[in-house]
Amino acid sequence: MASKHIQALSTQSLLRVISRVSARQNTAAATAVRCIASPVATRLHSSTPSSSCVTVTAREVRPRLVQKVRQPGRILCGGVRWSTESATGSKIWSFEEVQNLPSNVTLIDVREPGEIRQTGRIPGALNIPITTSPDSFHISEEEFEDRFGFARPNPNENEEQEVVLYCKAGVRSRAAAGIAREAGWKKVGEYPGSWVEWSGKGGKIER
Ligand SMILES: O=S(=O)([O-])[S-]
Repeated sequence: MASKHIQALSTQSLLRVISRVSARQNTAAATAVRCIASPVATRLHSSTPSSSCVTVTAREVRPRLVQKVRQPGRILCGGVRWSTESATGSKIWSFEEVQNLPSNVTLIDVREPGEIRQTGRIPGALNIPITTSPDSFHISEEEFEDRFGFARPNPNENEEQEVVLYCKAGVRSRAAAGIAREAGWKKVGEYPGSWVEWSGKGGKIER
């Protein structure tokens, strides 16, 4: 009963955010919301997520995401770059830097598995789909491994370790970086050029 109550509230507030942003904001912002928030809202409607999942998605992530997409010119979906500095404080990685990743850096693709099946991925990237599994950075290590079949990278384990997140055009990876930081991860980086830039510039593809 309690979780149904939380789910209903969260879904409603999330949908309110979506409709407000979609109605008032420019195309880029609306696109950003469509990229992340709408699929999550659908998921909240169709399943009973854990309470941590609801807390992360509806009450923390979405409002922050919306604040970010409201900053004109900072987030543009569909291949346009954002400004050099990440609002989350992430280290920003360029195409050339991702091509020559040091061995202490783990690359994480936060797109959905279906997208990756269609396009391939940057060689060596792990997949943590942030839209359908926004709680991935908060669940236990055991649950994570059961869900994804590999151990969750832990950039806090040693000082040298870093992660770099990417998606299609940099929107979801920014949201994911914020979630990871909230979960206590340090040394979180983003590749805002993401798949659009990687494939556009002829980066190597792993299928
Ligand atoms: O969210 S997105 O930049 O991958 S379209």
